Amino acid sequence: MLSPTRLPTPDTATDTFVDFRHVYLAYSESADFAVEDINLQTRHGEFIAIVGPSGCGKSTFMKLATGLKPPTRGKVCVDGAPVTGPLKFVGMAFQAPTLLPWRTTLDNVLLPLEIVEPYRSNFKRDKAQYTERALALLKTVGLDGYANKYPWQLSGGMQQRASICRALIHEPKMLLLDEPFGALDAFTREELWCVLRDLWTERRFNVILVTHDLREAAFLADTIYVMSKRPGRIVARKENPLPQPRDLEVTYTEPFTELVHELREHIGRVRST
Ligand SMILES: Nc1ncnc2c1ncn2[C@@H]1O[C@H](COP(=O)(O)OP(=O)(O)OP(=O)(O)O)[C@@H](O)[C@H]1O
Repeated sequence: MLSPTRLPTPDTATDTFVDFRHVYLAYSESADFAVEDINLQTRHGEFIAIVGPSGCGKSTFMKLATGLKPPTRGKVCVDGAPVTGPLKFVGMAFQAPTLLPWRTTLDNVLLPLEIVEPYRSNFKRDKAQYTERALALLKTVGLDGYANKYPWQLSGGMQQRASICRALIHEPKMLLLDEPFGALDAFTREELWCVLRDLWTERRFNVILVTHDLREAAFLADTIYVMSKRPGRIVARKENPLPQPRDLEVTYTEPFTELVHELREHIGRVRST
């Protein structure tokens, strides 16, 4: 059974990476809370997934975790410090890859380094080193040989691979993924699950994945949080019992199917209330 929401106790105080304490957010003074009393702690290097019905506040949670929105009440800390504005050590990828059509794949991947300090100031000086890093990342996600192609010369799945490289080029401590594979066909999606699994296994950045796909959450995440309808609350926290790293074969096993069923039942309950 899914355990009801509670404050999980991290192994040690310093092991906590993302720390939400009684967090509420209303988008305006007159609006109701979009999310309410969010309590959540992640460990360093943990991969979490957030699932819930449409409009429950998953993207709002992301905005709070990255400092794009301050909480109306409560406290958000990341990596031991209160979040007081947009965090620099974050990489993001969304459902639409949003690559710039006039830039090559390589130049799209390099873009954050041209914008974000401290890379920006040294971009010209260090461009060769950054290019090497970008090419190595592109190779890792299977885009070897596509660096000089334009986005319109790539398939949807290839564009999303490039978008993940762009999110990781500045070696962020935290990767936020908002429905990153939602627009892809089932085969490509599963391929990209494996790409993400390999990158995370190698680099162990912190991941927050927002998804409607319960199989995706069950395949990738260490811990899965279920949110209720608006106002969004965390109504369940499920530690994934399946050992990491996982192969696609695991998706055909009973423990995986049981986990997905548990999550589905819970989503069914929050949708019907
Ligand atoms: N900028 C905004 N101004 C006012 N209300 C907003 C804003 N952004 C989101 N909301 C409201 O906050 C609530 C939560 O929205 P949010 O986008 O976080 O949900 P979500 O779970 O990510 O939705 P979906 O699954 O459909 O993407 C919704 O009721 C939405 O209408």
